[in-house]
Amino acid sequence: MTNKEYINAIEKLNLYSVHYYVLDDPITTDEVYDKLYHEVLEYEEKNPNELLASSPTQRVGDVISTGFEKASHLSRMWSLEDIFDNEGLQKWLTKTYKLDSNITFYCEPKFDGASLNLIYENGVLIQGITRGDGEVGELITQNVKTIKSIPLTIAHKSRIEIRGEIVIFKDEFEKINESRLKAGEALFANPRNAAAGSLRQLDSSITAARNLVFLPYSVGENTLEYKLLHDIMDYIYSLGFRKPPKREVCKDMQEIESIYKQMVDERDSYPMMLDGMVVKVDEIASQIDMGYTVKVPRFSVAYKFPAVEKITRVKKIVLQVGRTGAVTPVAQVEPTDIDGVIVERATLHNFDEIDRKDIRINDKVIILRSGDVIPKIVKVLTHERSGNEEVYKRPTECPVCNSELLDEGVLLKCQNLECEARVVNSIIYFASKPCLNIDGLGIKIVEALFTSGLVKSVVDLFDLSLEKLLELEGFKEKKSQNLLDAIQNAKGCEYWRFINALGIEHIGEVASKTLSENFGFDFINATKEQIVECEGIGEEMAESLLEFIRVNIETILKLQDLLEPKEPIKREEAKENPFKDKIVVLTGTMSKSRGEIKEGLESLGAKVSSSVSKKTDFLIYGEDAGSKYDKALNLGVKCLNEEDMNNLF
Ligand SMILES: NC(=O)c1ccc[n+]([C@@H]2O[C@H](COP(=O)([O-])OP(=O)(O)OC[C@H]3O[C@@H](n4cnc5c(N)ncnc54)[C@H](O)[C@@H]3O)[C@@H](O)[C@H]2O)c1
Ligand SMILES: [Zn+2]
Repeated sequence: MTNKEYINAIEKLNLYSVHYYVLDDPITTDEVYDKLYHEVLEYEEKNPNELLASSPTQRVGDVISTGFEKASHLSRMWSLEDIFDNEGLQKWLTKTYKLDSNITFYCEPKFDGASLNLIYENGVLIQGITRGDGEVGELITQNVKTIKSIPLTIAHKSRIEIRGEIVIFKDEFEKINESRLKAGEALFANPRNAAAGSLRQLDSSITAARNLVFLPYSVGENTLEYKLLHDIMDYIYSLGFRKPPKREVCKDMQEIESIYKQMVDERDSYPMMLDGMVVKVDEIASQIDMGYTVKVPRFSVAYKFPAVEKITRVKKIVLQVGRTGAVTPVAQVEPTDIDGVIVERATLHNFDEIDRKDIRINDKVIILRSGDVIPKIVKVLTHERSGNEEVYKRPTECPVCNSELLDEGVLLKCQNLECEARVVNSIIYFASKPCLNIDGLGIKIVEALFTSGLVKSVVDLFDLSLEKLLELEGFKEKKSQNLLDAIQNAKGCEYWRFINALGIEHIGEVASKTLSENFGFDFINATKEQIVECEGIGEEMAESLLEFIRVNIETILKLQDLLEPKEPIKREEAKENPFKDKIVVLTGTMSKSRGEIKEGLESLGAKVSSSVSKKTDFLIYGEDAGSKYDKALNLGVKCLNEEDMNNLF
């Protein structure tokens, strides 16, 4: 490294840190950061005269953001030296044993979250402060008080600082991102950023909603007289704080390595993310003797785990069609080893997510693989684009059957009833209770019919014969005959059931009834204008219906011939008259029953409503009309008695 490279490296690290600590939206992986950091450290060791004050090796990492009031810690907070392998551990142990050879080690997980200092006085939580620059941090007491694992009072009366990490559990993180995805909000890159971001909210109610968890790992100022760190920690847990999933006192390197290996193996089963194991000298007196560098304690080290985030490149975006016809994009990335597994694919959630993250072919991206979770792209490194990136065009055709896709922004769906990717589901839905109610067409049977090749589409159901069925494994005579009878019984069904059975996106039982009543067999010819005029049917439903008809028209006609559904009596369009499309309210006693008058008005195309509002066109009143009449007068609604009404017919 030259001096110029050294200066550049420092600038880069400081830029990474702002994105990481202040914006909670890192633009590189920890691995890349750590590698560069160690190059800088090495350069400084060799060239101590050239050391710059702005170097990240000279201060605790956080940069303080401006939104919060600041507060001082009672005693300083620190960072940790990190090591990555046995060689690093040996070096650290040699260095540490030189300071004091008569020591043991306390090992516990290194939680990947945000550090927090809690100050209790007279047993009451008085301040919560982020680590900040180690001396001064952000005062976030209000937010901290919303975190359930932080006791507001403790049975320890003298002043004490309790330090720990704020994390979000992995399942909670998934939940938050799922709901952000639904709401069209940007996703958090990882649980660490989600935890840090949630902790530093100006609105405490957001923090409260995020289910953060506090895991203590040490004390700052205190009056405790324990001689060993692990006894201090036991005391802290006894005050009502949460224990880590694993901790152990070790006497030598072998024991440290063994517990490290266990933690690496078990890390996926822990509810929180860990990025390493912290090894600390257990004897408090030795800790005090060893002291600190400008940045880290000499009595402690972070033994990092293999990274779960790597940088790779998007080669291609391929499509998967699910059982319901939903099309989801998957990124093919340059094969990358993440903790021993070669990752070649990463989920992209949905097409909106591609747009929102602006993921392009050839983009450098950060992928995360943790546990059994499918690897995902957490971040596009847009600042590293070279100009060779290609914007991804959303597909318009199903990759399986080539038919036109329904595109609703977030959702892309193949609506082709006969598409191989969704046909099993189409048939099961077709046969279900609110549809054609065909007994015996459950998932197992439909899959058997499909894999045998007997049934490739819904239409083929009507071609089945006893002979053909008996050739299939497990199809006995009685069962087969019952199935054939059930299919025959579906013939002559009500027309709305027929529409519903098609499984059109957004068109359920109610909409099927509406379409059936309004258009009858003609629903396949209805225009968008006509469709949206029907009560309860909006744009999105109309679009979906039209796209479905376009793709499936032949199948619909074939099925209609086969099933011979009953043609419904269409609701007649009312002739022009003063009540057509008007909102009418009835009140008081009239010569005919309320129901009869309502029916008469409805046949003229009026909507009869039960309460008077500004939108009401007519109030029709009989004897003893009460408050509705007064309200109508007040609002200037036209009031008619029964005779006036009859005169208008
Ligand atoms: N990706 C990026 O762009 C980027 C940028 C800056 C820093 N970073 C990452 O941050 C790290 C440096 O940050 P740092 O200086 O805050 O150090 P650190 O986070 O690696 O270690 C110190 C911190 O570990 C936490 N910790 C968790 N469990 C602990 C335990 N059991 N005992 C003691 N402490 C525990 C504490 O909050 C403590 O402040 C780097 O290793 C790097 O990976 C990444
Ligand atoms: Zn398809």
